[in-house]
Amino acid sequence: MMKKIVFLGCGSMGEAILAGMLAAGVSPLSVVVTVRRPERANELAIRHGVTALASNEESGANAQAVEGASVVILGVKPVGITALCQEIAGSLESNAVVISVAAAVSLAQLEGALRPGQPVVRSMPNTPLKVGRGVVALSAGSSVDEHHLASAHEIFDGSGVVLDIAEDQQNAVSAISGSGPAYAFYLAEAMAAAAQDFGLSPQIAHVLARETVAGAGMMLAEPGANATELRRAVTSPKGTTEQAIASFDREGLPGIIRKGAQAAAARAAEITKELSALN
Ligand SMILES: NC(=O)C1=CN([C@@H]2O[C@H](COP(=O)(O)OP(=O)(O)OC[C@H]3O[C@@H](n4cnc5c(N)ncnc54)[C@H](OP(=O)(O)O)[C@@H]3O)[C@@H](O)[C@H]2O)C=CC1
Ligand SMILES: O=C(O)[C@@H]1CCC=N1
Repeated sequence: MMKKIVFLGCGSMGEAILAGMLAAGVSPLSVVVTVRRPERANELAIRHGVTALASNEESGANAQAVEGASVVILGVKPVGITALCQEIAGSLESNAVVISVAAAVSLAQLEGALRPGQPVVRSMPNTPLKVGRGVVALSAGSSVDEHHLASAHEIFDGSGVVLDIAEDQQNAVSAISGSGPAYAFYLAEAMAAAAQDFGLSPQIAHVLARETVAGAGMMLAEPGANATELRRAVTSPKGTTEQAIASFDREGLPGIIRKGAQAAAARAAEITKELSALN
């Protein structure tokens, strides 16, 4: 029998996981998705062939959706997680694995809002799971056995690299790979702006930046690739790239990136505290 997989909340992150999982061969017939807006539910049903329901507090659709599920993925914003857990707690199979993708929501907060003994996994995925090049870090809760953890791995295995990490490393992972796709897109935006400064048209600037960042990403994705070696291969001695890299170093770009990642991790710690104060 097919395992029932449920997504509660399916926006940017949930849909990336869903698309990656379906592309890796999971049947859409085994998947039920809930979201808030009926038009979003229709969109997901049409695009992916899954059962998609609109759920609000009164509808009970989240609780109904998790009945008989083996794996339940919580894909809502951090602030909505506790209420969602409370909404579904009584309807979950005792053996169902609940996977949260929410940044900054701790295993203790998740376990505290579900029934005692419910297997819970805290995860930090990223949106490139959508194209089979994601990375996700998992931290198992206190009631997770090897079978539960294997079920969590199975969700992501076909669409990226799956790592098991200690929970106290989750905020760091979030600041690097969780938010990281945005850093790469930001680089592409900045390159396009630089191209326009040279007088290139917005269209040409966009193509140059997009294809360069995407192509560089594909090279980096090749087996055995190393960022430093790939950079050096572009940087001819006494050539042009060398001047750009020297300027980046002088301006402190590595430090700027480090500070940005630290700000992201600090925000995660702050959200954890805000959520504790709320509950
Ligand atoms: N975006 C990213 O790159 C990453 C996000 N995350 C985490 O993923 C989570 C979701 O973020 P993201 O996808 O960006 O956010 P989105 O706002 O894009 O998605 C949230 C989804 O939750 C739905 N929703 C809200 N409340 C409920 C509810 N009570 N029942 C069912 N569905 C509900 C929304 O429905 P509707 O569409 O109808 O509004 C929407 O589909 C966050 O906790 C975030 O920390 C983690 C790693 C990376
Ligand atoms: O910005 C956020 O809070 C989420 C978590 C990591 C990526 N997006």
